[in-house]
Amino acid sequence: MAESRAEPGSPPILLGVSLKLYLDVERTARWAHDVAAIARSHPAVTDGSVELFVLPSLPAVPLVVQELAGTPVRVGAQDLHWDDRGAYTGAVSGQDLRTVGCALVEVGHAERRQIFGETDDVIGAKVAAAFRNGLVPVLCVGEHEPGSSTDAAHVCISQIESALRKVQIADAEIIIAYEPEWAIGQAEAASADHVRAVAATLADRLRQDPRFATVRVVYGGSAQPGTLTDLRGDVDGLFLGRYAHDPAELARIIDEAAALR
Ligand SMILES: O=C[C@H](O)COP(=O)(O)O
Repeated sequence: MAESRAEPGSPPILLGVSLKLYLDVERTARWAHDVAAIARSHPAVTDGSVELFVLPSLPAVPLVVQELAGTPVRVGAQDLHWDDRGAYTGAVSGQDLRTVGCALVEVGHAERRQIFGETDDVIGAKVAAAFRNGLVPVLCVGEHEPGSSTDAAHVCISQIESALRKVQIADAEIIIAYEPEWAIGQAEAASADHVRAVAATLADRLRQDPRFATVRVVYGGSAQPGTLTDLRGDVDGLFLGRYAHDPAELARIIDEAAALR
């Protein structure tokens, strides 16, 4: 299984990729093969200063785990069910995700909230299921409409408090993906000033709680080459979508992250 190589006291820049439902299994396997080659050869990845995780569609998870074996890249899933077993046709157990090699699981993406009607209660139960199964939650939060960074942070903090209210684990690893809904699937990311202000407020709020002292906040929403540089290191990393479909673009973003360290 892949393992993280982050050095204590020197936090890596975290780059996550969700493939959503964009790539079929065959193309996902080729993509993972290329990403594995990058991960094995890029000094910033091999020395742990840039940390990668990838979230393929569910049927591709075992192939991606296989492709990335022996690299530091962690693999996860895009969703899980709140119970591990039972009469839940079509649902996916966190226990099974762990068994097939997942280290993380995404919870609460805007598309899950909007298209699949997931409520804050459902998201909270899924975060609990992630922790119960030793999966690092990648908790997605974000405001619906463009507006002030103060209002956006308020919405996100409410989503975070609801999602984490049942978590009892001290110093748990958790990744918050700040994704303004209006910036997802666009040509450009949200403005750096907006993201910086919201991410700083979220990090401050979370670090007041000893349970979440090591939380990391990454930005997602049309993130692409240039976004991390624009943010000048004021987030812990990026959560990438379409702009990581080309492994060469992902390599460019890793180069940027390495230059910021
Ligand atoms: O999960 C990833 C985010 O929703 C960003 O996707 P995007 O970069 O394709 O907008």
